[in-house]
Amino acid sequence: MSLLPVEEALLRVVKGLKPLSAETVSLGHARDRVLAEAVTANLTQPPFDSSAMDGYAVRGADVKDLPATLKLVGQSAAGEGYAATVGAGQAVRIFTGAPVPRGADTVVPQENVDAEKDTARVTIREAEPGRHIRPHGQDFHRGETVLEAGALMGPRQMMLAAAANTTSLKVRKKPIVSILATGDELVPPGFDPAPDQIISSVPYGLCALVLSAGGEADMLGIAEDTPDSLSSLIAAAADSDILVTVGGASVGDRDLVGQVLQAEGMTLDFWKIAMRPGKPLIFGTRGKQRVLGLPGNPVSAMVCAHVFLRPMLARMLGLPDRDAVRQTAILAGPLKENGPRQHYIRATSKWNGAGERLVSPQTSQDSSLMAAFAKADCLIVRAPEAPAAERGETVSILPLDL
Ligand SMILES: Nc1nc2c(c(=O)[nH]1)N[C@H]1C(S)=C(S)[C@@H](COP(=O)(O)OP(=O)(O)OC[C@H]3O[C@@H](n4cnc5c(N)ncnc54)[C@H](O)[C@@H]3O)O[C@H]1N2
Ligand code: MOO
Repeated sequence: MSLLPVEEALLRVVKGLKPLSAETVSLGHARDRVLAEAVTANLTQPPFDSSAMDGYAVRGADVKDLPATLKLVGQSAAGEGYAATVGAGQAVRIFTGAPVPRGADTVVPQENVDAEKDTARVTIREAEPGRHIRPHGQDFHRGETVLEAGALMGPRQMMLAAAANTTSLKVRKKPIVSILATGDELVPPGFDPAPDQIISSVPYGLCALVLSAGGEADMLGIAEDTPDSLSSLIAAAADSDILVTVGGASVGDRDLVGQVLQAEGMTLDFWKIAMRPGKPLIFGTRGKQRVLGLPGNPVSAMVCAHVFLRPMLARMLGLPDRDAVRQTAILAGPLKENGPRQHYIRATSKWNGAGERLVSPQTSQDSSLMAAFAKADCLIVRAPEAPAAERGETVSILPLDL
């Protein structure tokens, strides 16, 4: 039986997903949110012609012939301008960011001036009139769209929204992702595990991934490998946008997750795909909810989350899918020919003097190895049946750091 290709699975997983509705947040809470509505400037920036230098505001005509000795008549500081008009033969001491007084059309940097108590002697011509003045509105004008709907509010966008004197913004609601670990062997971090128990680590990785991709995580805890335990926790996630389960996806006697999800109303779309790691991935829908049943091996679960969950969240936020733009790197070591499943090979990167990314596959690709996975910074994406590749060849990669 040939397995579903990853590209086809990805199309099915994001099919029909639309940006969520909007909510209003204060500027202080807008960081990393996605704009649902454009931001319009509430004022003009700069609000006046502003000096770009510490120096002297003069009339250009007065400094045509040098040296020129001008009468120092006052000062314009940021926050406290010079109220009068600069007349012929006059200069006003001015500081960076201060309003250029009426009458002046040029700022001469102080390095070019010998100043006495009452005079400013301009000795060096720097440039034509108008120099070192930032005109009113040079950055943006009141009423102008400064940020488009769909923009991600990173540091630069936060600064601009603040500069535009915005106090609240309409942003996309965060997709809520419920995360359910499954397995009788699991105990939460902080417990002293019995000899046959292990710590449930995957939900912590998934939670971090969800948060950094702009979602909200709802940690449901650990379900035992019984239909009752699974059912009750799956039912608790009824209102979330996405339900993610971890483990119990394979073919073992205790791998009940797929069955119980269906009993709880999930319509199965696919189970098992041509992917390595991650073959036993389950996907289905439950009303408006999307359900991802991730394999339990920690690396498999996280690789599936990078490949499928991130694009789902991007769709729900109205963001472009960053991973759709394939990045490439240069192989620092050889790779064997690939088998029938798309292989996501954990790798570490170095950059050479030319700025090229050189990627070294890790020695062991076992999907249980969390320590090695934490050292990897990208996945080399190998198409099914790709031929052996030599050092120096260009390969597709999926960066792991968000
Ligand atoms: N006969 C076959 N056996 C297996 C197959 C197969 O096709 N035929 N597939 C293998 C592959 S590939 C994977 S991946 C695993 C996935 O199995 P499950 O999804 O059923 O996962 P579990 O058996 O529940 O767990 C696997 C492994 O991961 C550990 N685990 C589970 N949950 C967590 C957690 N929350 N935190 C940390 N570690 C977790 C679990 O203890 C197991 O060690 O199946 C293969 N077998
Ligand atoms: O495909 Mo499993 O997900 O290799 O470990």
